[in-house]
Amino acid sequence: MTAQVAIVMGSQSDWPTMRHAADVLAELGIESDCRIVSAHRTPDRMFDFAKCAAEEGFKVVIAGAGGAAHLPGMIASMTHLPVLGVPVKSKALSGKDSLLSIVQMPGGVPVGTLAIGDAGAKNAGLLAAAILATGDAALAERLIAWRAAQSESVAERPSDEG
Ligand SMILES: Nc1c(C(=O)O)ncn1[C@@H]1O[C@H](COP(=O)(O)O)[C@@H](O)[C@H]1O
Repeated sequence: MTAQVAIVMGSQSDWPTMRHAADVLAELGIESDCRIVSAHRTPDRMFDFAKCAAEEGFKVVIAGAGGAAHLPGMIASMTHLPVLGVPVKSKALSGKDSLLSIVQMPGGVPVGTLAIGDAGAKNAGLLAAAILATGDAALAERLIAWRAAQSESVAERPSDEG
C-alpha cells in the first residue's frame, strides 16, 4: 500500500524538526513519504509534487519550511488535499517569519497551520492521523489508545528527578 501522508520540507536542514511528524505517524502505524521540495529552490519539483499528490494516493500533505516559508501555501494552491503547514524555527527570527509566512493565507486557499518547531511537526502528524481516522475505525482505535497512553504517562505531582 502506498503512503497516505506526504511530508515535504524545504531543505534537508528541516528534517530534525519534520522527523517528529514522521515518528508519531509511524507510532500510529501510518506510513509517510518524506521528500525535500522547495518552492524557491526546486520549483519544478514542487509543481510536479503538488499537481500529482492526489493521483499518487496521498490523503494529507504535511509541509514544513522556515524563513520565507512559501512552500505550504504554494502546494495548497495546486491541490485539493488538506495541507498542514509547519513553521520551522529559523535562526534569524526564531520561526516567527515562518509562522507568519504560512498562517496568513488569502481566503479560498487554506493551510492548517501548526505551532513553530518540533511540537508543531508532532501535532501535524497527529492531526493527519485524526483526519485519516475519520474514515478508518482501526486507526481511530489506535489514536484513542495513543492519547490514553499519553494521559497515563503524565504524573499527578512534580518530582525532583524531573
Ligand atoms: N522556506 C523555504 C522554501 C520554500 O518555502 O519553498 N524552500 C526552502 N526554504 C527554507 O529555507 C530554510 C533554510 O534552508 P537551508 O538550511 O537549506 O539554507 C529552511 O528552513 C527551508 O525550509
